[in-house]
Amino acid sequence: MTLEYMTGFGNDFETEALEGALPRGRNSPQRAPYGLYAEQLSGSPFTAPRSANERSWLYRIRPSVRHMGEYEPVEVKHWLSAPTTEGGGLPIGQRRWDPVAIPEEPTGFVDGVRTISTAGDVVGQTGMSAHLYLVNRSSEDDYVINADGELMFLPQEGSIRLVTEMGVLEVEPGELAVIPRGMAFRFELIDGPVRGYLCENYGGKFTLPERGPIGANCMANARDFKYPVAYFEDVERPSEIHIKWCGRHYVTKIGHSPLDVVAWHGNYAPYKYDLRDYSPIGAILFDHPDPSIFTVLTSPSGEAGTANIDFVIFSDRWLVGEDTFRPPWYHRNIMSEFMGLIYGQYDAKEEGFLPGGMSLHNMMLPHGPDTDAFEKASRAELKPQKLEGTMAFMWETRLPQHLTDYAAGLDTMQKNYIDCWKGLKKRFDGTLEGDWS
Ligand SMILES: O=C(O)Cc1cc(O)ccc1O
Ligand SMILES: [Fe+2]
Repeated sequence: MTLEYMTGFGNDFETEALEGALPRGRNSPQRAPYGLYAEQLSGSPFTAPRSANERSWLYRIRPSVRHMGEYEPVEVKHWLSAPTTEGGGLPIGQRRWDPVAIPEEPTGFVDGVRTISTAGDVVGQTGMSAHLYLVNRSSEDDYVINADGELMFLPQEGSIRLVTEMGVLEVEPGELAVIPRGMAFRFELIDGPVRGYLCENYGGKFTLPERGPIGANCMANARDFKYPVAYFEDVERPSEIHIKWCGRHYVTKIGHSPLDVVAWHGNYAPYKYDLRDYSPIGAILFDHPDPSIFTVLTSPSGEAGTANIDFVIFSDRWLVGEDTFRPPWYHRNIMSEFMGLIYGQYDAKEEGFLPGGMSLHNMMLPHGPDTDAFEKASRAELKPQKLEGTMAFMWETRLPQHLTDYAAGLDTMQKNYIDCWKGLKKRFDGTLEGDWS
C-alpha cells in the first residue's frame, strides 16, 4: 500500500477516511456524522497569537477520555527526563560513542528508548533530551502518548512506521518524522530491527527558521513536508496506552485501539520530511559559515536568535571556498552540541565518528577537526569538491546537556576521544609562514 500525504508546513489541512465524516461549516455539530465524537486537540494555548496558534479537530469513534482508566505508574529503566545521580553532568569533557548494538532480547519501543542526555527541565517545559531507540519488536496492542514534548525520529538503521491518531508515517534513514505532544501512536518495524536517534523537545514546537536575506526559497522548503491523511482502525481488543507525563511513566488499559480518528482538520498534526530535499546554502567564495546556515527546524526559546533547539544537518554539498580552511573551525560554543551520523562520513572527523555513533560537545567545551582532518584540509588543493553520500546532524541547545548513567557507562564510549586532537602540533616558530614541515 502506498501512503498518501498532504504537502506544506503547518497548513490548515482537512482529511476524511470515510466520505462525509468531516462536518461541514462547523466544528461541533449537535450530532457528528457517522455518530463520531468531535474532540479538539490543542497544541498551543487557546489565546496564542495566530502565527503560533495550533489545534486540530478530531472526529473519532470514541472520545479520548473513554480510553483512559486509572494511570498506573510504571518503571522504565532507560527513558529518562532528568540527569541521574552519577551521570548527571559528569564526566564533563568531549564525548564520543561508537554505535550501540540493537538488543537481542525482545525489545519494544518504550523499553528501546535509551536516554543519552537531558537538558533543561521537563516540568518547566524548556530544553530537550537526546535518546537512541533500539527496537526489534513492533508494537501491537500497545500505544504511546508523550505529554512531555514532541518527538523527532531520525531513523539510522531500518525503516519504521508510526501509526498515529492522525494518520500513518513511514520513514527510512535520511528522513525525519515529528509526532506532536500528546498524540497517541504505535511504533512498527518495516524491515527488521531498527536503530535511530530521537529528540524529545520540551520547549517551543519545531518550526521553520527565518531565512533573512536568503529570501523566500532554499533551505527546508515548506512544500517538501508531508502530513498523513486520516486513517482509522475499528479494533476492539484489550490494549494499553503508555503515557509519559512530567518525566514519569504510566500505563492505562483500554478495550480498543485509540487510533480511531475517522476524519480531522487543523494545523496540529504529525509530519515527515526527507532530509535529502534540503537545499543547502553555503560559502561560494571564502570562509566557513556558522552551522546555523544548515538549520532545518528550530525550536524557539522565546528569546530571539537563541534556540531551545536548532536541528541542523550536514548533507551532500559542494565545497568551493578559496584560500579557506574548509572544515569547521576550532571553536567553543555557549550552546551544547549533540551530533549523530545517519550515513557516510563527516568532514571534520573522517575516522572515529561512525554511522550510528554520536558525540557531545557541551557548553564551552573546545572542539573541532581531528588531527588528520586538519592536516589534510590545511594542505589540500582547493579545487571544487563535492561531499557525497553523507548525512550528519546536530541538535544544538542553549542549555547544557547532562549525560545519563547509561550513556556515561556505555562500553562504546571512546576512552581516548580527546587523543584525536593530540597530534595538533605547534607550528609557531616566529616566521610568518609558520613551520609546516
Ligand atoms: O562541531 C561540529 O562539528 C559542528 C559544527 C559544524 C560547523 O560547520 C561549524 C560549527 C560547528 O559546531
Ligand atoms: Fe561544534
